[in-house]
Amino acid sequence: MGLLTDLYQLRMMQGYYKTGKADDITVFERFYRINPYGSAYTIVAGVDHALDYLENLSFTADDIAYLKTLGGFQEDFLRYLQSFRFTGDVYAMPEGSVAFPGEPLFIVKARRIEAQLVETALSTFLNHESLIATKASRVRWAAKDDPVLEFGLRRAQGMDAGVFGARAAIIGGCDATSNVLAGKMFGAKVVGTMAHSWVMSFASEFEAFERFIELYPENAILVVDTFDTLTSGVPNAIKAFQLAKSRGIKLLRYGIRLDSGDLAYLSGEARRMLDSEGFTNAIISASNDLDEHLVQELKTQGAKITEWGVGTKLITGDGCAALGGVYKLAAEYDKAGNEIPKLKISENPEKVTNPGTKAVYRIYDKATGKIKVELITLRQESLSEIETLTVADETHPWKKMTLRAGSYEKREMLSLVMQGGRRLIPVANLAAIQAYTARELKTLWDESRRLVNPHPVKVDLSNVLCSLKKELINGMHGK
Ligand SMILES: Nc1ncnc2c1ncn2[C@@H]1O[C@H](COP(=O)(O)OP(=O)(O)OP(=O)(O)O)[C@@H](O)[C@H]1O
Ligand SMILES: O=P(O)(O)OC[C@H]1O[C@H](OP(=O)(O)OP(=O)(O)O)[C@H](O)[C@@H]1O
Ligand SMILES: O=C(O)c1cccnc1
Repeated sequence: MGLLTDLYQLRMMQGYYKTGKADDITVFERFYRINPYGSAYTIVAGVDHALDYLENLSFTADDIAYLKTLGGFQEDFLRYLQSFRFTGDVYAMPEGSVAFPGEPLFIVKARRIEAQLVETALSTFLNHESLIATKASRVRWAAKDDPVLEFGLRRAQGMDAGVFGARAAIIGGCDATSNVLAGKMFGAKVVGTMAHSWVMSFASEFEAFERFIELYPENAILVVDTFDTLTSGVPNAIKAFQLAKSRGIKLLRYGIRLDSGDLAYLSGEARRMLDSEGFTNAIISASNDLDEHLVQELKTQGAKITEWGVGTKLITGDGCAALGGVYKLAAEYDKAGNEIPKLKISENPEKVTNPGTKAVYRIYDKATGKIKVELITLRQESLSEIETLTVADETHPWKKMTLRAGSYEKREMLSLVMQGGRRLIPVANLAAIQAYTARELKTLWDESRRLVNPHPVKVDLSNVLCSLKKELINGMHGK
């Protein structure tokens, strides 16, 4: 995976190697500036993938031979790459956490040469997977308690997007995926109905249904829109269910899938037809370019859909082409081991970074368990719970929130997950991450979960961090 990077990282690495900067200890942090889809939060996903990458990072002889063909790389640097390993530390939020703009989510403390290389791949994994997990969490919100199935592999922007996207979709709240490779790799639950080609492969729609039920009585969802949903598909499905019943076949999970037309109207009619023949527990699943807005809209229209298949718009993160998470130098250490905070100044005030190695405290309202505010501090600050906590807005300092001691609970969000290049946490279990995400989402007020114009969650900087930032900005202007 050594070459999974942008060329400029390797050019800078060689520069650090040549100028004696390679071994300086640096701290880089990843954060997002804007939540995707107009959401009030982002689900952190891709942490496991990122740690796996860091732990196994190296250059093969073949990789190095290729770099040589590019020109510009010198023999001693290429030799150094032969034994390159990532040996740094990582602090990260648990995968599946809800996170907010500006918060460090994943901090790399490593030799400069190592920390520089990994920027690109870390961004690739964390940006993509967080984007899809966040989308899935929105579909989950819209679908309420109904099962949501991820159907997107065929429409994903490439294999990795399909496979890791399916994993992220499960984290965000999908119940299962049609993606078999994701099932094998991550233990995701896999499900499948049938395509129109199955129906078209038999002399009649009824025969196609009959054969399918014979083969899969434990899970027979029949696609009913190949010819005409209400005059052919649903009546044939009912006939096939009746035949199975008369033959003593026990149908466990059974029902229909609607894949075109007016899904509210068709599901209502189909429900009526199925119920009148006693198939009251038949599943009515629907697919066809669904997303969180359509699911919500169909529910508002009273659609009788009990299961949602969501493909294209979920796996491609429709509505937000990419999550713009970034990786910025926050600090470095001098030879004596003193931390020197670093800040990147910008024409755009929103792009001025926060200096120093930081901690993120989540402050919960004790009575409800909901998030009150997020507080970014310098890591060496300690937040005592005894005191009354006053949190002020960085840009509008008169906007203050005072939290009485005992009325809130705090949680430090970042923990050491990799030390000296070795992960300290086991490979995460997907079902456990999904359950954690569901709990995380419950810590948001409903006002912050709604799909349109959600209420933003406050993220503030501690006074100490704010002062340091101002001091560094003033110092830079002085220069
Ligand atoms: N009741 C509804 N309200 C809002 N949108 C709906 C409703 N029913 C279906 N849709 C959505 O409208 C879009 C168009 O669906 P429709 O089946 O009419 O066209 P189509 O996708 O071109 O059909 P086909 O798949 O047969 O080519 C789809 O995204 C579908 O999910
Ligand atoms: O609509 P999406 O959210 O992307 O969900 C996945 C779609 O993939 C399939 O369609 P496709 O036309 O590819 O194949 P089919 O013959 O099985 O319908 C399926 O029927 C869904 O419509
Ligand atoms: O199993 C299904 O119904 C399915 C799988 C992939 C894409 N569309 C539908």
